[in-house]
Amino acid sequence: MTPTPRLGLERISKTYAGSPAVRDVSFEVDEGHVMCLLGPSGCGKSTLLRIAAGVERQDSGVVRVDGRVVSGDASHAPPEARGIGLMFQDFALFPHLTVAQNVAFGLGRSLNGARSAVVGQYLERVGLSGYGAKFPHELSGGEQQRVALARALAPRPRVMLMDEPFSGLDQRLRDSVRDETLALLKEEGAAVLLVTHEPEEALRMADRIALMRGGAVAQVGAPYHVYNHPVDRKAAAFFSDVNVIHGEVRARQTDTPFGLFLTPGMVDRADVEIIIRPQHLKIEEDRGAPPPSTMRTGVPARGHVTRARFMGSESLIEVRMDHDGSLLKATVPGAYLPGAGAPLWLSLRREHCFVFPCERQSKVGNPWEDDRDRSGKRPG
Ligand SMILES: Nc1ncnc2c1ncn2[C@@H]1O[C@H](COP(=O)(O)OP(=O)(O)OP(=O)(O)O)[C@@H](O)[C@H]1O
Repeated sequence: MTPTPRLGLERISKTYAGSPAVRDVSFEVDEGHVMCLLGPSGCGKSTLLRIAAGVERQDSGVVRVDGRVVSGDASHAPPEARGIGLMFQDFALFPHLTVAQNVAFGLGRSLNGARSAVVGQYLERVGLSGYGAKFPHELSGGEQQRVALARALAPRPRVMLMDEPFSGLDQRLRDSVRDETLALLKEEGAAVLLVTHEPEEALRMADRIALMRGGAVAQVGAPYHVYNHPVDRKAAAFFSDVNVIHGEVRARQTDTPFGLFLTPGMVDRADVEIIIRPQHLKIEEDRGAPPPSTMRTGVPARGHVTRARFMGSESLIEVRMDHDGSLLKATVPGAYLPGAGAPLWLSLRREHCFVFPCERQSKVGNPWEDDRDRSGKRPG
């Protein structure tokens, strides 16, 4: 029997003054799992989180915690009756309360013996034993955030809702606080819904990512899946720079300077885009003759370096292609800095290419031979 999801959102919609902020969103989060709501500013992430928390009410749809309806047409439980923990960006510890009193806040205001023991236990878990008598202003940003985490965890919430909780921290502190937080939440078995606009954070923390756009979920899946099987060009481009190579369908295939791509199901003269991330371009130096074509990398095409930059763990090389003057970006591990103007051969690692209908269809109305949803197809 499949366990009941800790958090369930079913067909949630919300409109502000006639503008939809969330459109028909459904998903579930299981015990010990982290779901990241990822998307650009204004796509509806925080609204959805506030609806899950109960500080906002949806126009339609149902919110469930442990299978129990906490908000629907007929009922709407307040945040404190939902068994949820909240951690927001401005985690706002109470400045006039000590660390221990802050952590105890969710357990009842006064610190009796039993509560003190729980507070001590959670301060220890976040590595702040002995900090109970200090006031928030005596702590670093990272320490304050860990107190906020202890405060959110102490009531042992079934569901933890977090809105950009780490964005106030500098990069190095953020990595450690976020990893520690995640480990703790998993140990506690809480279902976590985490809002972020940073793809790296979502890839690093999530068991599943819901990629949002315009109030709706564009794609949902495990980080590996969402990264490697994007539903469209925008979904691919949300995680990294992408190169776009244009082509036109002829007899179910598309010819490009990098070789033929199979485009079954697409009508003649449809414009297509072949998308590839910079790390999946293969670079070879020009030694007079083109390198051989292979099944994996197709036909190499020549270009000239316009710029090479050292980025630390990798180098970024921009190449102006001879065939059409387009600019392609490639990254390679380590330091590789060919001079401007150097000729190079580029080829595409086929298994990492995505072929989509061109977003601005011009010549043909519908690129598909039938009307099934074929988005996210991989090339043959
Ligand atoms: N209380 C509100 N009143 C009116 N409009 C709102 C309200 N809250 C959100 N909106 C609008 O709803 C849309 C979604 O906003 P929301 O804050 O959920 O986006 P977001 O993805 O969390 O963005 P960000 O990453 O910038 O926080 C936006 O167009 C926003 O302007």
